[in-house]
Amino acid sequence: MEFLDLPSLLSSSGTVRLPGSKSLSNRILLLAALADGETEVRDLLESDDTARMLEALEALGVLVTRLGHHAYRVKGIGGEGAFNGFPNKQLELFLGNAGTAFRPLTAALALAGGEYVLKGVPRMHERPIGDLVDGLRQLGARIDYLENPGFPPLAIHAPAISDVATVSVRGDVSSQFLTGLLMALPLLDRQVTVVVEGELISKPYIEITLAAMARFGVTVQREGWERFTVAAGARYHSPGIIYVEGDASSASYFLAAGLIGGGPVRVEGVGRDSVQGDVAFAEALAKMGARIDMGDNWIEASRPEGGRILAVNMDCNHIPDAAMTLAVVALFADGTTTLSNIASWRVKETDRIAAMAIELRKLGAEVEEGADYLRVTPVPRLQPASIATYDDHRMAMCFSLAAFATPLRILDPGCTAKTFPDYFERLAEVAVVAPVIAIDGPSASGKGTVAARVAAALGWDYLDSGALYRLTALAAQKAGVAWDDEAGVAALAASLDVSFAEGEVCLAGEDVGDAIRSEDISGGASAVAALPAVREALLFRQRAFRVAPGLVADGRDMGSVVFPDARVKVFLTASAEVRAERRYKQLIEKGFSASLDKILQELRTRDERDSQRAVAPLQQNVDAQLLETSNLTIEQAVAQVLAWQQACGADS
Ligand SMILES: Nc1ncnc2c1ncn2[C@@H]1O[C@H](COP(=O)(O)OP(=O)(O)OP(=O)(O)O)[C@@H](O)[C@H]1O
Ligand SMILES: Nc1ccn([C@H]2C[C@H](O)[C@@H](COP(=O)(O)O)O2)c(=O)n1
Repeated sequence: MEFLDLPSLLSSSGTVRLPGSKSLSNRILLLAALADGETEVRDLLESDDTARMLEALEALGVLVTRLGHHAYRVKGIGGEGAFNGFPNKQLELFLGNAGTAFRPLTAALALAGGEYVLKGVPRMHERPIGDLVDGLRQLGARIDYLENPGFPPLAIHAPAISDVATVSVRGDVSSQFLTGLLMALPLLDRQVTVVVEGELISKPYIEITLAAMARFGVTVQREGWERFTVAAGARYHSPGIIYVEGDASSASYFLAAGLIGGGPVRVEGVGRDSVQGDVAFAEALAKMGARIDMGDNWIEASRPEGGRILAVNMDCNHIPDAAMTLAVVALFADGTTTLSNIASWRVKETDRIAAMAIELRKLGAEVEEGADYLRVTPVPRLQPASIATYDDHRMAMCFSLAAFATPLRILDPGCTAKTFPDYFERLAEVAVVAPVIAIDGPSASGKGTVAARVAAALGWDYLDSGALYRLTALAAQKAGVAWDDEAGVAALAASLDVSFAEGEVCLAGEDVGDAIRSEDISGGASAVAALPAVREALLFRQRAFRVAPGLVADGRDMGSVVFPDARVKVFLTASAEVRAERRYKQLIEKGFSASLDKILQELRTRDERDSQRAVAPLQQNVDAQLLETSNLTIEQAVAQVLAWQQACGADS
């Protein structure tokens, strides 16, 4: 599976231009298609969900022209006289996992006339749609469930429109049912009132629907949140040019980054004038300690000097999507945070309450999960983890914020394409990562000694990556697994129980600092290091050492593979004879017997294998500085690395 390793993030600041709002994009596309005249839609979100809507409209015979720079021209099918439906009247449509396409299209096609089959990905077929179908049937729609009653896929037939003036729809599962119904009602050309049964959830999304319909000339009469009336003669008219606001839910990740990482982080594309309810996320974040500034078209978040992140008890019914971000902010709070009234999470792209609980626990947090709430208690130190994303864009995006506390692996990061294809690139623009100095070089060159001293001088962490290969070789030997058994050794590497503390290197609790330095294990380490599956298994473990305030790492592929974005890369070497002598002295000082000739011969063999292997071979890369230490003291070598670090203009 694809993954993205996020290093520890130190701080945040900068500005992000938001992609267009998903909710607005898909509503506007459908309304433009149903309207009379041509509509130029600007700043449209380009993502999987909008691609599904665009494909569907084009398949239905709507003329859509791509103008470039997120602009599209849509030739509406509305006009004078009775609505005649879409040009193509018999079609099977695949709508992926796009709820904002599936629900409104179901309603529009059910009343438009024609024979349609609507399908999606397996998860879409688990997301309820029965309440919308029930509402539409009251109007005369003829819809069959092709698999399970109440769920897609659907077969839609030409309707036998009834003359009822009032229909009811449940509002307590998804607000998209009411949205779909309201958007389709102007196709009927008579007055219809929709009565909402149960407490309407996610009301701000209905505000978005009403605002979008109003831009296309249809005003819905609203009595509280219970009754909505579309008048006879209501018709969609193109507004000519329409701009899509930036996505307020996507803004939540950057605003949260502003609070957690200090900020200020500014998002452009939404602001005080936004029609999207998720701008209320900014208020929620303020309750957690953020300083929020807002303009007509921008919002900025930062953490006041010395400010803490505060735990909250919050009803999140009005911001269901953005509230996922709060669950991750809760990891940084000063106590237990409870997010309530979020039952709708269970029927989203995945069961988000369950998924959140599982993944937050992987980081070490204490989590209580209820039918409609989530309670998160943070721990002082989060642990590195591989975060599963459940094909849910918001899981990937909100969990990226945990990188302000620990290195992380995000599985299937491409799932953000649903709403924000270049999310991680934008995040990288406003987040400062923990710096790395990568020191690679051959055996016994002195890179470990130099790296450890540079780390101590800077107050950074130190990673001896060779020790991990040595520990793997020792673990294999102890377990009776041959060093050339790639799958067997890789499995051991993946679950290696090691700890490095106060100069001790422990394997399963036993100090093996000397054992892993024996010539036997040195040979074994070189052998297992040539196995691709072993290198893969140790990759995240090595990256997880990259924590604040910085890391000095030594090995063979620190600068080329493990930390390719390292700030300083050094290739530290010495002649084979000098290295053999250094190793010889080292062994004698530790009380081991040793032969200089044998050490030289073994060093050469190991150099040969480390530099000739297919994966991550030992070599000086073009972007690494050469540090030839044959005639340098340790102090001189350390001073040179520190000078290079300083020359980068870096003091942290
Ligand atoms: N510039 C130097 N001059 C003299 N001795 C050095 C110098 N650099 C390192 N040494 C000594 O060389 C020995 C080997 O160094 P070290 O263990 O750091 O090498 P290494 O490259 O990390 O080895 P390996 O990766 O094979 O474990 C140590 O005893 C160290 O003190
Ligand atoms: N990043 C690394 C680190 C080490 N190895 C291999 C090379 C050596 O043969 C063995 C032991 O390393 P050392 O302790 O001598 O630095 O592990 C590697 O391939 N990649």
